[in-house]
Amino acid sequence: MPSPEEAATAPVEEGSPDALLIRRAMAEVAPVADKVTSYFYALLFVRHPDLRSLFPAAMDTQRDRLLRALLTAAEHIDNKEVLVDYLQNLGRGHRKYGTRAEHYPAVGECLIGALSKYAAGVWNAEMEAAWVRAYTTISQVMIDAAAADELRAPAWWYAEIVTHDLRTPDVAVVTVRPDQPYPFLAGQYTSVETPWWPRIWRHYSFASAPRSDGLLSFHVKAVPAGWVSNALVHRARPGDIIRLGPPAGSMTVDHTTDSGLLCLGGGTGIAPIKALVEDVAEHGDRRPVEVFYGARTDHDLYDIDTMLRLQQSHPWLSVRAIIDQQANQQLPDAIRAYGPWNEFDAYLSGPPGMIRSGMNALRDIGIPSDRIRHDSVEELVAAGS
Ligand SMILES: NC(=O)C1=CN([C@@H]2O[C@H](COP(=O)(O)OP(=O)(O)OC[C@H]3O[C@@H](n4cnc5c(N)ncnc54)[C@H](O)[C@@H]3O)[C@@H](O)[C@H]2O)C=CC1
Repeated sequence: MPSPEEAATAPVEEGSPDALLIRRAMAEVAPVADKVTSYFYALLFVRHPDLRSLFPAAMDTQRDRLLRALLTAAEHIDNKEVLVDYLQNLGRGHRKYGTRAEHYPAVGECLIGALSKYAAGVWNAEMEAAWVRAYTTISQVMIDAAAADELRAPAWWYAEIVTHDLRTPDVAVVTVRPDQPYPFLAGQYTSVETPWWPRIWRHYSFASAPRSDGLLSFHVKAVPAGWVSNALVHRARPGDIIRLGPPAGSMTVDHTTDSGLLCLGGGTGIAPIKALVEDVAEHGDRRPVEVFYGARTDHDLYDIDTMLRLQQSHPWLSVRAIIDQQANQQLPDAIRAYGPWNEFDAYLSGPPGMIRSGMNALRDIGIPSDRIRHDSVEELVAAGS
């Protein structure tokens, strides 16, 4: 028990008793996160060898994605609204891996096995009960979301590459035809698996609003050590078949308002911005849309012609290219010179560093955070490769 003086000065930890116990265990394992991860997967595959085939052959790049997602969820156990959304997506997204309801207890048992070993210093029956309760809630939301999704959508889609357009030595625009209708909203993303790296999935934003011919397109940049992106840029050809997971993401246009859209697209981050512009055009909203398209050099502005063509057809659209080398500044700094932006909703798409500094720049110029949309930075870190 802290003394009254200690209690008065110690920072008050907020949260339910379970959340506090969960966070205490997480703090304990944080310095040895790598070991927890290795041990968790070792336990899972030794105790349940049948689950091994649901994961990629080489586990190095994404081995901690499942564990990280579960820990993120546990950490936010008190924030029911955000948590349920996140977990429903996660549950739906797990259908493409072949995950079934009966797999969840095995994962839970190994999660608790790994945590109790590495948080041994603070672990007790009460803490274990808190984790069991949290995991039960988490897995039930995921299982229910997957079951509901099963009634209305396939676990994955096959899609044939119909065009492959190499725009720069390392950026390709890839257009695919899904084998079944693929409903999504402009601004969303999906996960892609190539035939060359089975069970390795990467996220890519749709580069067009839904089209009447049902085709989907993606802008892919081959990044160092990026297996999926290198395969899509340098190996994929028309006729190849890839797999797509379900659509996800909330960087979509709110058609119930007529506020302007301030859009920042960095590098291939221009892809969903182009989709948003097409979406506004289709709705005939005629609301102002101001696009800032950032690139390192003018050679990297691989989609500027498309964007300028859109600008020519739509008087409400303005497109500005910001080239780091010429402007001597990065994309988020450029918006400060324009505006005012108080009647605008902001959309950020690009590398994680750009999203972070973009958020700061937008807040500085007075756009409240609930009017700023972007994909989750954690997802993006895993997305590019
Ligand atoms: N939905 C989304 O948010 C999407 C995100 N992406 C991500 O966008 C990235 C694109 O990569 P590249 O084309 O190589 O872009 P890049 O690294 O060449 O950057 C493009 C531009 O973004 C700005 N920028 C980059 N880092 C910044 C930082 N730390 N602070 C401020 N501004 C910064 C600069 O103006 C730069 O020219 C990938 O990481 C990809 O995963 C791609 C598509 C969609």
